[in-house]
Amino acid sequence: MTEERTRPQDHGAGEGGEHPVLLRLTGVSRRYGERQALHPLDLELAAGRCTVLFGHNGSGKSTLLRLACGRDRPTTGTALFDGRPVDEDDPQVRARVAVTGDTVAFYPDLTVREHLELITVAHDVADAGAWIDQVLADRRLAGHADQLPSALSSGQTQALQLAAALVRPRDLLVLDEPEQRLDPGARTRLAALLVAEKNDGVAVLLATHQVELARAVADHVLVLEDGRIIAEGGPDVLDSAQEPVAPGALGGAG
Ligand SMILES: Nc1ncnc2c1ncn2[C@@H]1O[C@H](COP(=O)(O)OP(=O)(O)OP(=O)(O)O)[C@@H](O)[C@H]1O
Repeated sequence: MTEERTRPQDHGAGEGGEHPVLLRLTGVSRRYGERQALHPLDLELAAGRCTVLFGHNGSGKSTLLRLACGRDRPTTGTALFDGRPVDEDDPQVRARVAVTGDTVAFYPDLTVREHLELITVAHDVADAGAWIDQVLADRRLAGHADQLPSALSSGQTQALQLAAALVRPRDLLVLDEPEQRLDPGARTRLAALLVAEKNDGVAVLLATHQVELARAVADHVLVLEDGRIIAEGGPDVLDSAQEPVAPGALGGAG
């Protein structure tokens, strides 16, 4: 399944058929008090490539994502985006790194469309109206454009979180379990979308519990357990990774 789409703006990542490294984590770890949430690890992610983080609840996926997008600072090591320390307060990082996760809050008195308009204004997107219409249609939200977030179902709320990342420019897209609460059709469209992102030269960092989604988009897989990498490699790594993962954690994959 393919998805007709273009990006609102292209910063040029992945041009020339190359895959330059955009994200480079070196020896990053994160400790919360006595809890070592993430042991030191290295990760490189290039334009047009997707790395999938896989592992049990509490294995460290979200912790790693927060370090990768500059929402949190590593206890040790360095996290660089295009050679700059990843810091969400850095306007250049903020302009190029789009994040969708589990903690997106919406304004209760702004409609779905108004949320997306706000984001396009903040990111100076040209022709935003047409672009927003396309993203709303792709995410099956066109019929809900004038509704408040409180009127959305949980799956539609998840779709809006994704839409919020898609109406803005990005060279790195960081997603924390975006498949949650999506129906099978929406999950299939999500997989197609992430493949399209890679084809556009976007670097994709995805934490997921869904094997099918991981297989569809991953170039590289990291399996985490208790904050350590226990397996790493191509999508085939998922074959052995499925065994120890509790069936309920796979999000109905299969
Ligand atoms: N702010 C925090 N303070 C203390 N401990 C934390 C904090 N955030 C995460 N942790 C701990 O770090 C470990 C890793 O958590 P993390 O959220 O990264 O796991 P995860 O793999 O994303 O899990 P899930 O699949 O449930 O989303 C867990 O043991 C968690 O309790």
